[in-house]
Amino acid sequence: MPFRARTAIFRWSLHTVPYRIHHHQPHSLHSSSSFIPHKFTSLAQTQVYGESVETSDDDGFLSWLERKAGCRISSSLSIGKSSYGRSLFASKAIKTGDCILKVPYRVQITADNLPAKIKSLISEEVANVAKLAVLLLIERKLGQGSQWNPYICRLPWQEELHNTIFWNESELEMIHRSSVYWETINQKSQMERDFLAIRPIFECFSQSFGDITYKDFMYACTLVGSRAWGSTNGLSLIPFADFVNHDGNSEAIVMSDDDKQLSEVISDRAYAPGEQVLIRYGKFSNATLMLDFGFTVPYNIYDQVQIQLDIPKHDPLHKMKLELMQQYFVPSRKNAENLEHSWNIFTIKEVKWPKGKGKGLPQSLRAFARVLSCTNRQELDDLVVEAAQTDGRLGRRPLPDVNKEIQAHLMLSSLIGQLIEERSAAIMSLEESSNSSSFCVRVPVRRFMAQDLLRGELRILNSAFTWLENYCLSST
Ligand SMILES: C[S@@+](CC[C@H](N)C(=O)[O-])C[C@H]1O[C@@H](n2cnc3c(N)ncnc32)[C@H](O)[C@@H]1O
Repeated sequence: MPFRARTAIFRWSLHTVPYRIHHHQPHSLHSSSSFIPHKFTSLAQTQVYGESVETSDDDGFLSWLERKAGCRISSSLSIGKSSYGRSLFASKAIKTGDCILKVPYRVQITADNLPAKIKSLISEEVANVAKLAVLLLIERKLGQGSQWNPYICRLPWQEELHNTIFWNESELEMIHRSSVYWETINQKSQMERDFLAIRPIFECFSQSFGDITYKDFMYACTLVGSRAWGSTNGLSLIPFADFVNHDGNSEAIVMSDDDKQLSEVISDRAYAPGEQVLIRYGKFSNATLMLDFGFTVPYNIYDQVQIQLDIPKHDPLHKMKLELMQQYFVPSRKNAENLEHSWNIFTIKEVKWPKGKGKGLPQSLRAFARVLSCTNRQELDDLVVEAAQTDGRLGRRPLPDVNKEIQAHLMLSSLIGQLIEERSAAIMSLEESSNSSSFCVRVPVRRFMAQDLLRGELRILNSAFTWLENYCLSST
């Protein structure tokens, strides 16, 4: 499941672990540390262990898929609805270590299922997500005539999706302080490019498939991004497995076994009958969850913040610093994909031990601040000499002049302080607007997501600020 970028990384890429048993990661285009209680809808509910599970014609889905696969897929799960949409529930007691579902590759949907005449027309440059989206659109158009119809007709409608790509301008304004804002813009541009590459094919087959619009394509890409997994089998939609919802604290993940040609989930805990079964899609921050999956969690241990540092234009050493930064601050490969200036963008995570134990702020960010704080050529030359004499990296050691070292870190805390103020103001304005009523269900949902995102970012910035304060104090 996937799309993504900081101020821009477009993640149509897969996150696959190359073992014999592959951990699937939802092809990324939320969970709290405390378990979130799930609400259930009211249709045909049965009381089981104090929780209510909706039973519906979804029961017929599993038997349809098992007939198609020619084998048992799950004897311990049933489909129902929770506040997270369609969900899987324990239909009997599940023990830790039980295999709760096995979906053979032959009933998974990959771009290989595209009709040959269409596949041959799609350029290699088109992302796999987009190829799979084309397949979904074709199957949807076929309606009852599609061999995948029981699956396709159970996928959520566009109106149910809250991925930021569907947010209007005023909704996006709520998160314009966060890198998700730019990631959303980038994701849209990438999708537009893919649509332009694919449109001529839709036009060729318009008699069979009718008119397919950019909006249809966006919707299909988002479905794929939020529910396909990457493995050696390619990017695959895994019917039934993709009805399971996410808990960032769960240790259960979708894995694939190439020898047995199937994907499976092993339970990481015991479940009583009727309990919703959850897995972890990945170690995703709220930024990723809202961009690629259309939801957030109130407290996300994987949250992070992107910080951009610039060399002031008026700095007399601007040119020399720029050259050094470009030479020494090589962006990670992941960032390099899309960020034009990614050498000056840093990711910070929550600093767990603000008083100094464990990891503090990223070394690369602190090194960058040390370079920025240099006020003459000699200081910069000294850093270059030191890099050559040590591990080749610039500014990794504290500056010999303690005052300069403190100054570099004060500069960082001033920047972070500013980001804290911006986030705090944005959160306050969201809290104020949450008192105004809305006729539309969508708006409060998205406002909650924006609040989760910004509160998580604020928590991280505060931890970084405290760490910097302690560092400066202990250096004096
Ligand atoms: C792989 S699908 C899971 C099945 C989905 N609920 C459905 O109705 O088909 C992923 C989607 O489920 C929803 N979802 C999963 N985990 C969630 C959670 N912890 N909180 C809110 N929504 C969640 C999001 O809409 C997400 O994009």
